[in-house]
Amino acid sequence: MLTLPAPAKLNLFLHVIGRRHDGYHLLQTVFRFLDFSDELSFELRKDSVIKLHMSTAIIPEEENLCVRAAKLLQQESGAAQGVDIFLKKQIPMGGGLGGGSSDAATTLLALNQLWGLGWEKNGLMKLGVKLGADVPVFIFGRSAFAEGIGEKLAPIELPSAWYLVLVPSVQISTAKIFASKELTRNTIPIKIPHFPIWQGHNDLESVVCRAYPEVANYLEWLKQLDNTTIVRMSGSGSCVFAEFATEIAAKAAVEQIPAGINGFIAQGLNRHPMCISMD
Ligand SMILES: C[C@@](CO)(OP(=O)(O)O)[C@H](O)COP(=O)(O)OP(=O)(O)OC[C@H]1O[C@@H](n2ccc(N)nc2=O)[C@H](O)[C@@H]1O
Ligand SMILES: Nc1ncnc2c1ncn2[C@@H]1O[C@H](COP(=O)(O)OP(=O)(O)O)[C@@H](O)[C@H]1O
Repeated sequence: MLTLPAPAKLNLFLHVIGRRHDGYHLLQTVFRFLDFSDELSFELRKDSVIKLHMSTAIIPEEENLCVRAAKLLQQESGAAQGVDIFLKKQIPMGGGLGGGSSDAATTLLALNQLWGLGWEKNGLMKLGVKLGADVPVFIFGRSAFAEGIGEKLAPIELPSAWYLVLVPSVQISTAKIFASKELTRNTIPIKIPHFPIWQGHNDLESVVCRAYPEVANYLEWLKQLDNTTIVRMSGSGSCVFAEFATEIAAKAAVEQIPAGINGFIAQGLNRHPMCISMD
């Protein structure tokens, strides 16, 4: 049995700078991993079946991104073996924290090893983007500045930071937010090496806040905290976060969360937790 983490990510900013002919949006974003993860275990099977095991079935098995990733890799590589996948979810779904994409990436990395395929990272990333625009960065394995639809990646080293993440009670469809008529799609492109992250913004934030007042209220609450360096929504929401330079400041903030609001603190990582075995 091989047990591996699938970490959450934050988009420290997310600028929409244009749109492709197929409707996908051109982005500029910074991805950062968190030490807050789902857990996946993999056990080889004697037959070619791919089977998912979860304590509570959140979505139909064949739609789960782990199963879709395993089937796609099996099909593209011609692997004859199957696998039992055991998934423990911790990352909120539809929260803009990339949990489904991270589960898919961990599945591709694990099966490349277990099935003895020997694919290079680049090949896995190209396969990954067919499952979702967010999948490649989890295979890339480093904090990154991303362009294109999120798949053109350049590594960056970010200063150490802790994050208070608030989890509104709504799940948000990424496709619906990108389809909004109100979305600003013409933010002026920036040159990342010289761009201070705190000056960035998330173009999806105002669209989400209008449709989901709970997200707007959570952001307002974070903005009144002391010692924050950034307060923003991640991806297409619903989660919002505040960045702190020290763990002490993040812990002081988490203690102030009003009853009934769900949140957690996590440390920002510059490397995917599987990175040591991936490089
Ligand atoms: C917004 C972001 C920011 O990191 O994260 P999430 O909020 O989903 O975590 C990503 O771009 C989401 O990536 P991912 O969740 O993998 O999206 P996909 O499954 O590829 O796309 C879902 C839908 O969103 C739209 N989409 C996605 C990415 C993109 N660059 N432009 C788009 O227009 C498309 O309509 C697509 O059909
Ligand atoms: N393993 C998975 N974990 C979470 N969501 C999944 C998974 N497989 C498929 N999905 C689908 O993908 C959608 C987006 O998932 P998720 O990655 O959690 O959110 P986001 O794209 O907002 O970061 C979910 O609403 C769900 O329908």
